[in-house]
Amino acid sequence: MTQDSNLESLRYVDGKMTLLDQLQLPLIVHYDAITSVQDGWDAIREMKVRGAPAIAVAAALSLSVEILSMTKANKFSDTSALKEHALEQLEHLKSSRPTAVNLFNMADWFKVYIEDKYEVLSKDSVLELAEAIDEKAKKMMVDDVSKNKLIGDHGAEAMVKMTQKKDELRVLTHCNTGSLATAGYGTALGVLRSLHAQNLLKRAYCTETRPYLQGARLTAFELSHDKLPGTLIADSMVSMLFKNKMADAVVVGADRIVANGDTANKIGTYQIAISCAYHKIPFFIAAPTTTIDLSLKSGDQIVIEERAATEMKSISGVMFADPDIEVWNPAFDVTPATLITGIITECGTFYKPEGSDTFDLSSQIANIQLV
Ligand SMILES: CSC[C@@H](O)[C@@H](O)C(=O)COP(=O)(O)O
Repeated sequence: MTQDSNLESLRYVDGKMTLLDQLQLPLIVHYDAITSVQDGWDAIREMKVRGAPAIAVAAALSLSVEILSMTKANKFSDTSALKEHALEQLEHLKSSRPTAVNLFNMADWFKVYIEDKYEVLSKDSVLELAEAIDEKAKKMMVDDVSKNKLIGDHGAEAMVKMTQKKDELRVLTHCNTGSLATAGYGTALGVLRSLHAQNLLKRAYCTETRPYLQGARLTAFELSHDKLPGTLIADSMVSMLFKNKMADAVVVGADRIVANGDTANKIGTYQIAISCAYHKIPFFIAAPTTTIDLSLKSGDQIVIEERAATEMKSISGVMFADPDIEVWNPAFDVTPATLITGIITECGTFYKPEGSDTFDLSSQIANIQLV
């Protein structure tokens, strides 16, 4: 990759898929070939690809790759065999990581799509069903980028309005929500890109995001790569940044937003939101509507992934903590709606109804199709 090229978390051309191995960034830029659903599942579980929207798109494309190659090798006797295999594999993909709902929404929605297509095709239209799956997976990739651009613009507008600042903004973000966490452009980082494009971004602060360092390894890399004015800080410096009046607003991404607006995002988000409330700094969530889970009423119901101790005690394979010490390593936390100023989506920015501590997303997005 050259400094001029776009950062791409995944590539998909003519049924061939490659994934940028984010474990090796920023030192090594290497794309792995993904030739099956199991390759996709492994890459998601190992976090070679991560970020809620990127996980969903990678899973959909890995299904398409597998279905196309099995179809070409005459592995399906008829459309029913193809359909059964695809439905099973979608269920399998859901077991790769538990918290980001985009993966589950994609899989459930894809199942309905496949059933519908199957109903209208004749039994021997195996290639047609495979191609329909391929088209839809590609569309998900393209749609993700378009949604992110809309999120960016809505977010920039909301921030300018909320901060009432006439000049450029200094904005903090957490984890990585950029091109690397999506099919392109990014969500919260997309808001920063949009501010920058309008000459409204004075500085983007990114946290290191311990323990997995998505901020230091990935966001800092994206900011430098795309020449946005960026400053890296340790997670423990956030409150000091606010106290020193060095930030005007915060925008972060999300892995699951439930009906009342409670939001699961990268571990450490909750403490940033608490500090924002104390320092009276607007705290925004930016995510596509595919990150919304209306089936859950409150954040207490969200399953929080816990990851291996080694991910906390070592960096690039080098141990820096006592090997015998016990570790608690939740990958996400839940920020209660009460601490959230607004939820920025491709459909606009949602705020809490007047006098309410929580959002009412079920009615606020009643007319929006969530995929
Ligand atoms: C646009 S990405 C939004 C979230 O997925 C992001 O903030 C995050 O928490 C990523 O977690 P990760 O564990 O790296 O997959």
